[in-house]
Amino acid sequence: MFLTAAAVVAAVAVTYSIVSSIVNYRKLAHIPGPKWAAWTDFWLVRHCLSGQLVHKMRDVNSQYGKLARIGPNWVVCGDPGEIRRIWAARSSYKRGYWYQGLRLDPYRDNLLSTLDEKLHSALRTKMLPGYGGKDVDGLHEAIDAQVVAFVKLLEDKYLAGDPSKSHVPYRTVDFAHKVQFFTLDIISTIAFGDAFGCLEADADVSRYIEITERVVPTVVAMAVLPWVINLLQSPIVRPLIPRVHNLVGFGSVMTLAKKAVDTRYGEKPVVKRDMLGSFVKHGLSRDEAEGEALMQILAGSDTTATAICATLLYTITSPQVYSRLQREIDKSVHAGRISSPVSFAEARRLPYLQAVIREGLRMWPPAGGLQPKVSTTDDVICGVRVPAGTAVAWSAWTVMHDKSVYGEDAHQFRPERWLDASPEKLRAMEQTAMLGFAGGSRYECLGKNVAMTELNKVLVELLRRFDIVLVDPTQPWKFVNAIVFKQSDMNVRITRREEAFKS
Ligand code: HEM
Repeated sequence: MFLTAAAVVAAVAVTYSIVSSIVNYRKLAHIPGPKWAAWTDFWLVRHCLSGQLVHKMRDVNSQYGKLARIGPNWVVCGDPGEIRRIWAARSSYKRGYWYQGLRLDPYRDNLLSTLDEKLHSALRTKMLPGYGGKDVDGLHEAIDAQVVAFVKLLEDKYLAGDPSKSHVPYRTVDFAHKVQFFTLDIISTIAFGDAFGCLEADADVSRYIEITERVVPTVVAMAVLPWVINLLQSPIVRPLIPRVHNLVGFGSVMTLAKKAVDTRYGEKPVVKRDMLGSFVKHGLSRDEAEGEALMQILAGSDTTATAICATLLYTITSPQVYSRLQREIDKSVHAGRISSPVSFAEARRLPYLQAVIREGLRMWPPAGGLQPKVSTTDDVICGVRVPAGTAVAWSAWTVMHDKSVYGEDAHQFRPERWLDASPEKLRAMEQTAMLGFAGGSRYECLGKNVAMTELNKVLVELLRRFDIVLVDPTQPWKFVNAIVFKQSDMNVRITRREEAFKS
C-alpha cells in the first residue's frame, strides 16, 4: 500500500517536471541559443562554476546573435541601446531574483540584493550623501596614504635592479596580488574607518582574498537557481545553517564591521565625518550599517583591483601607449603641474591618462556578472518578443566591444579613440562605457568616484616612478570571473625609472 502511494507520488512528480519543462521550453523556443540551455539551468550553473562566464556570454552572443537564450527562463542581451533602455529609471524592468543570491546575511537584504524598488530607492537615498562625499572629510587623504604605502611596499621589497648587472638579485612580483592588498586597504579604511593592514603586513591579513576566491564562484552559481536561494533563506532551513558570513568564512571581516559599527551606536556613540558616520546620520540602523559596510568591501575591492590590473596590463603591453602616457606624466612632473601623490583634479587634467583609463575599463569591464532584470510586461528586445517574467542578463563583453559604437577596431586597446571622436560619437561611446558602472540606471554604482580616484592616483604614481614589464608576456595573468574578477599570477619585474630621479 505504502509502496503504491510512493509510486503514485513519484509518477506525479516526474510528469509535473516533464510538463513544466516542456511549457518553459516553448515559452522562449523562438530565441536561439545553446541546445541544453533551453532545457536546464545547469548549463548556466556549469558556466558560472567554470569562472569564465563573462566570456561564455560573449561567445553565445557572437554565435546566436545579440539576444540569445541561456536558460529555460533566461536570455542574454549584448546590445548597448537595449541594455540602457532596460536598466533606465522608468523602464518596466526590475532586478531579477538572482540578486537575492547577493544577500550576505540570509536574514536581511543589502543595497545590492534588495529587489523592492521603493526600499532600494529609500536605502540609496540614505547612503548617497556618504558616497557623494558631502558628509565625509579626508577621503582623498585616506586614499593617498594607501598609495604611499603601496609604493613603499614595492620599493622596499620588490624592486628589481639593472638586469645587466649580475650581482643584482632577480626579483619579480605578482602585481595582481599586491593590487588586491591596495584596494582592500582603501575600501576597509572607507568602510570601517581603519585599514585591514594588508600592505603593511604584505599579507592577506583578514584572509578575505583566500576565502572569497574559494567561495564566491559557488555562491554566484547558486544564485541562478531560485529554488536553492528559497531553500537556504526559508524560515525552516535558515535557523539550521550558520549565518552566511560564518558559513563562508567572512567571520573575521564581519567582526571588524561589527566592531566599527558598535562604536557609532549605543549610549556614547562616536560621531565622525566619514562614510559610516554619514550612514548613521541619515538613519541606517545598526544592522543595516553592518551589512552595508561588508557589502562595500565586496562591491569595491575586486572591481577596482581588476580595473587597475587590466588597465596597466593593456598599457605595458602596448609600447606606443606606454611611452605616450609616461611622457605625459613626466612633462607634468617637470612643469610642476602635479603633486605627489597626484591629486584627483590634477590627474583629470591629463587627457591621455583619462583616455587610457576609459579604454581600460571598456576593454575589460570589471563587473561582468549576469545582473538580470525582469519585466512585468511582455517586451521586444533586438526585434524579438520576450515574455514578461523572463530574466534578461547582459553580456558585458559584447556591449563594450560593440562595433557600431566603437568602430571596426573595437577589440583593440586604442586610447586615441577617446581623443579623436566627434562630440556626438564621444557621447555614444561614453554612455556605453558607463554601463560598466550601471551608469544612467537606478542602480548606478555609488562608489564610481572612489574607484576613479584610486585608478587615477595609482597609475600616475606607479608610472612616474617605475618601469614595469611582464616576466612572461605569453602568460600575462590568470583570472576567474564570478560577477567580479579575481586576477592572479600577473608576474612583473619592476625597476626604478631614471626620470623619477631627475624630477
Ligand atoms: C571599477 C570599479 C567598480 C565598478 C566597475 C563597479 C561597478 C558597479 C556596477 C555595475 C554596479 C551595479 C550592480 C547592479 O545593480 O547590477 C555597482 C553597484 C554598486 N557599487 Fe560599484 N563598481 C566599482 C567600484 C565600487 C567601489 C569602489 C564601491 C565602494 C566604495 C562601490 C560600491 C557600489 C555600491 C554600494 C553599489 C550598489 C548600488 C545600488 O544598488 O544602488 N563600487 N557597481
